[in-house]
Amino acid sequence: MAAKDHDDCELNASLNVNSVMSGEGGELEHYKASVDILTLLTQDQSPRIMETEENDLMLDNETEEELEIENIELSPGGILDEETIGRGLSNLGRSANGMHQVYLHLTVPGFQLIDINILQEYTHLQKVELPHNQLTDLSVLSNCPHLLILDVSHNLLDSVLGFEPPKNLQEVDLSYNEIEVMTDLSAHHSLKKLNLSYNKISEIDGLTQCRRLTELNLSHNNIAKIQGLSELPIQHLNLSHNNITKIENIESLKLLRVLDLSGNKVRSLKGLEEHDVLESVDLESNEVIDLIEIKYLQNLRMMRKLNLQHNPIEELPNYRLCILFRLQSLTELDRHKVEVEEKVASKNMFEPPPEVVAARDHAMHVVYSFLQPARILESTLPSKETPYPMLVIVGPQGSGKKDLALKLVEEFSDFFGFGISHTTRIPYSGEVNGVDYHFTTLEKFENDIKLGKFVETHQINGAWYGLQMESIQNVAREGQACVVHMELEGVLTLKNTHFEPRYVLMVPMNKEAHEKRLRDRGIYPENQILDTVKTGDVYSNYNQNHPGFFDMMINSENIQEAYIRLRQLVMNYLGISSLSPSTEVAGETSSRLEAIDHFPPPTTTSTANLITRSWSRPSISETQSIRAQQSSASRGIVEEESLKRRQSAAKDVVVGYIPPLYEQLLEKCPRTAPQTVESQLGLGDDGQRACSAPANNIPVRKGPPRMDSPDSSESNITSSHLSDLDSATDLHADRSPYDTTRAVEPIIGPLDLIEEGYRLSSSTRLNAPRPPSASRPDSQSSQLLNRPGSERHMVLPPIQPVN
Ligand SMILES: Nc1ncnc2c1ncn2[C@@H]1O[C@H](COP(=O)(O)OP(=O)(O)OP(=O)(O)O)[C@@H](O)[C@H]1O
Repeated sequence: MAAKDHDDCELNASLNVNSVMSGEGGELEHYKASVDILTLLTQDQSPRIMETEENDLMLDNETEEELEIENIELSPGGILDEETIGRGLSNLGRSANGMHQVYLHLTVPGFQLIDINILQEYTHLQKVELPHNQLTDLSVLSNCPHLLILDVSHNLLDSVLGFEPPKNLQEVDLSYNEIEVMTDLSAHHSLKKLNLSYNKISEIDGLTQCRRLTELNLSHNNIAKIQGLSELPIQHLNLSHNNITKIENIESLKLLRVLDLSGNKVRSLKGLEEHDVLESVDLESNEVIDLIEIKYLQNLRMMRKLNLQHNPIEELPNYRLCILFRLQSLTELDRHKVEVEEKVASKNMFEPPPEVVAARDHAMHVVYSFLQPARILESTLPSKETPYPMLVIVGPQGSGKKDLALKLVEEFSDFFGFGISHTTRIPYSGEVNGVDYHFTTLEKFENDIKLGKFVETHQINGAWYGLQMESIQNVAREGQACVVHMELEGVLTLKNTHFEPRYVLMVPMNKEAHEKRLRDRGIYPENQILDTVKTGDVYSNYNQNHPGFFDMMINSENIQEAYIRLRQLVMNYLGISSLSPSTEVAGETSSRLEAIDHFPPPTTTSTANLITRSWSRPSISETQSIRAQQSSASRGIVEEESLKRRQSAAKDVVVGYIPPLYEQLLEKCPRTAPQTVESQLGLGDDGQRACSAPANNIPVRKGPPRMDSPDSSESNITSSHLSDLDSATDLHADRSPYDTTRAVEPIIGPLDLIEEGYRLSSSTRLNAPRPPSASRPDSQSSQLLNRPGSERHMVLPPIQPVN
């Protein structure tokens, strides 16, 4: 260790000698004086102890000398002397003219200096650091033409750079001084960084000619107004801890990247909006109160850091998520790193994508329906091979969906029934409760949600819309396919359910026509009309970005033509090819579909054609099954795969497993179901029901549907045990005021069933699970025929897209 120190000492000494040799005239002596001092400074200053036996615990002679030197008073009386300079010199390098080796840096902190005139001889200095002294005058620095960096912080200076400017002075630290007034710094045109923090400045001045100033620190002063900075290339501006109330006069600071205004009295962020490269804004401890202020930062794409800690705005609910939602580019907010999860949460909170809305909607309805007594709805029971046929007409408000749907149902009444949605909006003129919608109150609507009645709900322009399972069931019981209309969000929810409808997208491609249609109705406010017209694009884009999501798209710009296309589609779907629609229907529609919202009664031509079609033909013919395959091929790959997965999952659950508890339980309680009551009353086919087969058995009823029992699933076919359970538990569910269709059924409480189930569960029979396929015939045809009401109408095949 000692040896190394000696080596270092020699090295430093030789360097100093070199510098002395190369010094100029008067500097020679100064450098000479500095040799020993500097050499010693580099050594370990602690007294060293010799470790030899003879000189045990003796102080090294060398150390004594060092201590002696240490006792020399440096810069007595605050006058900078050579010895002090010698200690503070560093960074040997070439002089500005490249001719000499000289020390370029001088650092003399904390010597109570008041006089530094000796520096006039040190003309080579490029960096002078004299912090923590008592300097009041810097005029001597006029003799340092090569000065680049000056640190005179923590002194008693009362003026800014009061000396002849070295032409290259770039960085000046004048913080912690007594400066009250900023003088003209136009001579310091090379100035890049100026620190004037912790002074007594009340007005920004004298900087207009500092055309290279990139960093300005004026924090902890008395500045009340931002000014005098126009057109400067400032990138970092620190005005923290002043009395600033307004962000102003900085529009021209186009290069501003970092702005610190913490500790001021700023209320509004107005004034920041035009700083395209602004990355960081610190507004901690200000008076920002309103979230709306964030709009001034919203277009700043480079914004990465924002600090609004200790502002009233912080108290607002969801403050952080709200800011993150509006400023998606932030990586740090209030000194905390922004996590990806937070960004997603903010998006989902304030602008959830339709998929998220739909997923929430679906989850809500599933949970609420689970809370109700178990119900299995036979008419629309999910089945892999023959999903309950539904047609959903999708599109923005005012695209004529409802009228098209009603017209379709009217014309093809043998095939389709209208799934009537519920809504909390008031009826428009001409609308009939229970025909166009079930008009209901918000309270009732919410109550129905809690009772798990809805399949999907969606809020549009302040009104709620929703489709209840009962509405679909009402159609399904008639053996008809269900036609409904809804917006995209409703579709997304429906896609989460077991239903597999066909979706026809209706979009008025001509915006003017759409707008005119909405205007002509005379019921929508202006802003709603404009918003609705815009949503047309949302639908078109969604269709483009999600190939296969909709089965077909129809331009509903001209409602008559749209109906012709829809009609054609449906006829193809139903296999009614004999009708030549193009001429006939075009002729009809031109006269009868003049007004978009007013369809005349159906013509006899088309109805006659439908009536005379053969019902005995198999519901899925060979050609149709080919079409079905083509249809599935027309789906997008992703959707097809997703469908397969869902189908297989549903099959695993539904086909492969029927809880033995229910099986046993229901076998024990056959007489609780409405069918049994009917048979007791002599209304049903008792013999068939006694051996009540599972849901997929072939129906036995041959006659027409009974008018006194609207639920044809109950009266027309042999019901399964599952439907018995449904009916029994359903008795305790809150009835919809619109539900006038259900027959009075004997009451048996779910508790009775459960008790019976427990009793039976001790039986060994429960241990034998039912073979997965036992109850479900493999034959596709038998399943197709087994839909409720399907002995009257064949179950409809999948819709084929029309080209
Ligand atoms: N159950 C539902 N779920 C989601 N959206 C629905 C539902 N029922 C109706 N809607 C949709 O709500 C929107 C507003 O309904 P409204 O009856 O005011 O429409 P409209 O102006 O008549 O539209 P259109 O002319 O397309 O039928 C329509 O786009 C309609 O399709």
